[in-house]
Amino acid sequence: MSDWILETKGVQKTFGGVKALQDITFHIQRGEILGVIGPNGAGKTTAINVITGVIAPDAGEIFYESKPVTKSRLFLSSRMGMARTFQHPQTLNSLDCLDNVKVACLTRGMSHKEAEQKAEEILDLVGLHSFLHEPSSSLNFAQRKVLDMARALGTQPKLLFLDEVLTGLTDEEIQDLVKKIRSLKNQGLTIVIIEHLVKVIRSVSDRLLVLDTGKVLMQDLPDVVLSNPLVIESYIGKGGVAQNA
Ligand SMILES: Nc1ncnc2c1ncn2[C@@H]1O[C@H](COP(=O)(O)OP(=O)(O)OP(=O)(O)O)[C@@H](O)[C@H]1O
Repeated sequence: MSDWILETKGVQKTFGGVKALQDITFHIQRGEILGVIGPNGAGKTTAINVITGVIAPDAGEIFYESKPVTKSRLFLSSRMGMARTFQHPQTLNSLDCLDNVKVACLTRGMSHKEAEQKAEEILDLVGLHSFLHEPSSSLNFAQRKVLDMARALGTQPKLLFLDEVLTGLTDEEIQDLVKKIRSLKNQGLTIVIIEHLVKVIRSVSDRLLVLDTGKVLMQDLPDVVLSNPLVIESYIGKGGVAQNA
């Protein structure tokens, strides 16, 4: 089996006059943590949306485990083993945290008892065990993003996309969740993490992919990427994130 779990070739997506993705070609290695960085509007979320079937690309090809999935939809990509979080968490606010994750586990054919056990384990792992029986609506925005991650894990993915799950957490919560993300990788999960916190993404990622104005600027080891003058100019130099570099 290929070392690449996912590959995109020349993917394009335009919204009206905005070229959100211009010619996106990159790969994700099986078992790695790939960090995705780039300025606001670079196309990071659109890339995940296109890969996971939330929206269709205008052109290009996507291969998951060497199979073409370009025209796949969200439920199919989930069935194949991809899971993702959303910048605006997709939690079920009328349910408690346990049931939020249990529902995701049930999509994998577990019995109610198994699903409940698994959901508890996952909530423990992400640090939300004390909210087990709290309605998800009682969580703050950052905690709901972590619950969204727990729901994604409930579907037992092989490839997990995390879209800014650390933003809004305290420093201590970030360190805890980063440890959990590393331990998920050590259990064999492949993880793609979009994050603006450069210090954190540098330390957690095996490789970095840099997007800028809908194009791949580069993909390489974190130290190589973050010392590249083009990356510094296009991303780190653009205000906002410099203090995290
Ligand atoms: N559904 C949409 N309709 C119209 N334009 C969109 C839509 N989704 C994204 N865009 C535009 O596409 C471009 C890329 O957006 P995207 O959200 O992918 O960037 P991003 O790198 O994830 O940014 P951020 O870091 O701010 O989340 C932006 O110009 C955005 O305004």
